Amino acid sequence: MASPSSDLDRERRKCTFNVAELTDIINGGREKTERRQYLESLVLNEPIFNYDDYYFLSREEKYSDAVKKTVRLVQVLKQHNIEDPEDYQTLLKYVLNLNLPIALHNSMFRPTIRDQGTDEQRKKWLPLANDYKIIGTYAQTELGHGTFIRGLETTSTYDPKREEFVLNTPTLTATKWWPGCLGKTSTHAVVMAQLYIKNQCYGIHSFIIQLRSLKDHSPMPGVTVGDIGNKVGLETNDNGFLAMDNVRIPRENMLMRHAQVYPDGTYRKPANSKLVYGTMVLLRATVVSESATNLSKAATIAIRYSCVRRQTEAKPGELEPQIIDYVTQQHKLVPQLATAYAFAWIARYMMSTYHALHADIESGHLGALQELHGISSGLKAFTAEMSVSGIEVCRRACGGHGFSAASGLVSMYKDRLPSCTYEGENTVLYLQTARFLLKCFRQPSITPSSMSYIQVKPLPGARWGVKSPEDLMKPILLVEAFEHRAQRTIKSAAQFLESQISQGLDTSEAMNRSGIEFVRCAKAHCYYFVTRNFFQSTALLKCSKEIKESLLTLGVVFALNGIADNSGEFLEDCFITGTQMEFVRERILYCYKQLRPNLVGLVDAFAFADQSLNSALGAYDGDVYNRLYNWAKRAPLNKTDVHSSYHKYLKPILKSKI
Ligand SMILES: CCCCCCCC/C=C\CCCCCCCCCCC/C=C/C(=O)SCCNC(=O)CCNC(=O)[C@H](O)C(C)(C)COP(=O)(O)OP(=O)(O)OC[C@H]1O[C@@H](n2cnc3c(N)ncnc32)[C@H](O)[C@@H]1OP(=O)(O)O
Ligand SMILES: Cc1cc2nc3c(=O)[nH]c(=O)nc-3n(C[C@H](O)[C@H](O)[C@H](O)COP(=O)(O)OP(=O)(O)OC[C@H]3O[C@@H](n4cnc5c(N)ncnc54)[C@H](O)[C@@H]3O)c2cc1C
Repeated sequence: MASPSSDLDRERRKCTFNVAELTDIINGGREKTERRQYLESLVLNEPIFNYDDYYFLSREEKYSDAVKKTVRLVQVLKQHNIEDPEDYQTLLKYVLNLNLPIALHNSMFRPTIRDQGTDEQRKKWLPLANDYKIIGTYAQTELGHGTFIRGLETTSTYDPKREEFVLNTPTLTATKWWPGCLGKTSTHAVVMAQLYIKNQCYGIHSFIIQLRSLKDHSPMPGVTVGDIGNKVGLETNDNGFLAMDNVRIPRENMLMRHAQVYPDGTYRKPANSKLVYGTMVLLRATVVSESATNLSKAATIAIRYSCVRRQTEAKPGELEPQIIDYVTQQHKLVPQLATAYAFAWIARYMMSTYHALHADIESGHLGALQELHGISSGLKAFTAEMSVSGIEVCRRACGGHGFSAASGLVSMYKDRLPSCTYEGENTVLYLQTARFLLKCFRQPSITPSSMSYIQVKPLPGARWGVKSPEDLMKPILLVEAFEHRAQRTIKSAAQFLESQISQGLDTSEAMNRSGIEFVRCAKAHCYYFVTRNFFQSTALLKCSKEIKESLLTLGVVFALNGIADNSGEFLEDCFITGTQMEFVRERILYCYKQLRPNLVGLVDAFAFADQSLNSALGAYDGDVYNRLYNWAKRAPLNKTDVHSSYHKYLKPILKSKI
């Protein structure tokens, strides 16, 4: 058997480009790489951030370990004056492989105060939150309702005499359920509740509630709070429940940047009722980036392992091939790698679009709200769905060892799975994007330039201009195929809806019956959007010819697999012919061959530290078997040669006479 590390060394020697140059591109420039390395150095050398035996811990131990790491992280952040959210996100992405018990504090609590608080409220709460003197969460979802926000039952009733709000959980189903970091960690929460003034309901607004005493962390009077129990994954996180019984807060605790309640109970409504949903939109944009990072990690583990793992001698006595040389294995992993790169590029687009449109909204251009919602909803759903399924493909591609916790892929899959549900269940979000697409289809005036393609009506009888397999290396033709599919499915969804209405159905029933068509067109739009962005962004890169070639080939793999996996949609209107589909399959194989020497280079370029992958299969040196063996020896069950259950249970039957 060849040595695993020599296998990876050989792979690295074959790579045609400079890996460090590609790392800089992925990070967004040399300076960003240096910043990332600096941040990593602050944390990686600390024993407290060691994850070696993490997979052996129980749920409670995992939570407790995460709290310990959180506190040290906060100290490190303070010690080095690290305040930039981007730095924090870098640390989470590349080093701290966990959903920390301050995840919600930083990702939702602080941004909600920043975006929905008045200047005075920001001045009061943000220094406390920034300094971790209080830890907050975002409590919106209830036992009875998550998707339908307008249906939330928690009430906040204004009492003008005392200038206070009174928070109540009027029914069992009104109990807040799921908020991250709520169960055991948070001292405060932004609670979303129905605002009542003089018996009139004004809809959902946000309120800051103190949950726990700052002296001894015990629940405040009227507050019942706890952990919701074990879940599929996210064991480090104390997703919680919260019930409130006449909890009184000062009037100033309603976040009043957009809507106001004056001391006498006069209400001033927000310029747009959806401004209160703003933090969810930010998190949806963040999920795109998280999806990219995690799929990159999974691809790194599975590709390195597949270069080390050898199986099945082709001819007696010959060295067994590396499993990566089986085209079936390439067909599992190369599309995941291509998707990881496509998502890394769209994540950058999503964040910059978020910041640009958010600035527009802040300056009063509320038209940007629906554009941002339309773009971020679909991309969140699309990237979460493909990332989660891609991680599982990577896990299975590692065979038996992929089932071991030591692979790192098991916990990654379990922890990423809920990204298809939280921040808006994926189907629900696709439906939102579809509504926006259909609006644009009907109203050119509201169509943003990034979506102007919707205005071009697909020509009946249009045909794909691909004449040979070589044509499939032309981005323009690939993008054209996805554009055509998106235009056609949007038009078809609009026609379907109209046909339902013309049959006499009311709007909501017609919308419901059109749901499957809506989701279809939203997915088609997202595939188009991501493919177009990948080729546009890659074309603009200033880099070596070899890197550009590899990236373009990855883009071709992403696009061609998208066509092959959804072939029915392209064949349905004869846009693509059977012969062209054969070209597609042929070219996919050709691209795998082109990329084969660079596969390890392409994953090395993500530059994940071993600690962040926490995988016996995916470490940089490829020393898989020693790692698996040493890890197993440390398993709690192996602490003694004879387990206590032998004395308790086994011994009597083993010793009994037959
Ligand atoms: C040094 C340290 C510094 C730290 C600084 C902080 C920076 C931190 C940065 C990064 C940290 C990264 C860490 C990542 C860690 C990740 C951890 C992940 C934890 C996950 C936490 C999860 C939280 C949650 O899940 S919160 C709860 C989320 N809930 C939902 O998403 C509910 C989904 N439902 C909805 O959004 C809506 O109700 C709806 C979309 C289903 C709409 O329903 P509907 O009934 O139709 O609503 P309606 O009110 O009638 O809407 C009418 C029209 O309004 C449109 N619309 C809806 N929503 C929006 C919107 N948001 N914006 C604009 N427009 C909207 C809707 O489309 C309708 O339009 P139309 O014209 O009528 O079609
Ligand atoms: C790990 C995790 C962390 C979370 N963190 C938080 C948090 O920090 N704060 C917080 O407030 N919440 C949090 N949540 C809650 C989360 O946001 C909701 O679970 C999510 O929005 C989905 O809502 P739901 O549970 O009500 O699902 P449901 O809406 O009940 O979905 C069930 C099914 O119904 C379908 N469905 C529902 N409505 C429609 C519709 N209108 N049209 C078509 N189909 C529909 C869905 O597609 C789905 O298939 C978290 C959830 C999880 C799993």
